[in-house]
Amino acid sequence: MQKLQLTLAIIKPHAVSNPVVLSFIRNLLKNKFVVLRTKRVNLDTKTACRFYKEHFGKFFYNRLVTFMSSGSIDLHVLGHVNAITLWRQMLGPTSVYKGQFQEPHCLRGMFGISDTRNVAHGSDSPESAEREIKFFFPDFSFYHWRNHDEEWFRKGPIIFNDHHFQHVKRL
Ligand SMILES: Nc1nc2c(ncn2[C@@H]2O[C@H](COP(=O)(O)OP(=O)(O)OP(=O)(O)O)[C@@H](O)[C@H]2O)c(=O)[nH]1
Ligand SMILES: Nc1ncnc2c1ncn2[C@@H]1O[C@H](COP(=O)(O)OP(=O)(O)O)[C@@H](O)[C@H]1O
Ligand SMILES: [Mg+2]
Repeated sequence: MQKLQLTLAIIKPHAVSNPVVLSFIRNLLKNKFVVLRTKRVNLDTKTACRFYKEHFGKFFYNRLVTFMSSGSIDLHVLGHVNAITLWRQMLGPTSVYKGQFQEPHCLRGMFGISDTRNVAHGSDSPESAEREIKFFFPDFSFYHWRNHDEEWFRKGPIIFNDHHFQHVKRL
């Protein structure tokens, strides 16, 4: 089996503040990915500017930073053999309007409000994923992940074969 890949998912403020949308997305993440880390934060504008610095100068930069620091966001480190592509596929196109017409069942097509308020973020490459995970989870050890945890998670949970716990077998 291919090695598990990591990606960062950020559920954006309008989705976090909508209980129906939030529980729908949370169930999806639980069913499709290994969720390695989760936390809820409130970004200040400075941090939001730093995270989105690659978009500095674009016409939507200010509204993006204002929006991302307007309420709580949920951060998830997700694991899957195809984590980056799968999560971005589930999100759909950046533009909600495009999503609504081209992929009406994608998350942004279903729950997006506008191109800025487009439900969630997903890392767009392994390099972005590593940078973005380190940005929000500075204590996450990629060394430990690559040399221990990844194999453990990939092979699935360890189960005890009966109530005596005589020995452990991997699934
Ligand atoms: N290329 C380009 N697109 C623009 C520009 N201004 C707005 N848009 C696009 O048109 C969409 C709608 O513009 P707005 O009315 O400002 O956005 P909105 O509907 O208020 O929602 P937000 O995107 O959350 O601000 C934006 O999300 C952009 O995708 C522009 O100057 N250049
Ligand atoms: N044309 C646009 N109008 C408004 N907001 C935009 C636009 N393009 C991008 N954004 C905002 O900037 C975020 C980052 O842009 P980008 O990295 O291009 O998209 P994605 O989040 O799909 O990777 C988007 O999720 C969206 O919130
Ligand atoms: Mg992007």
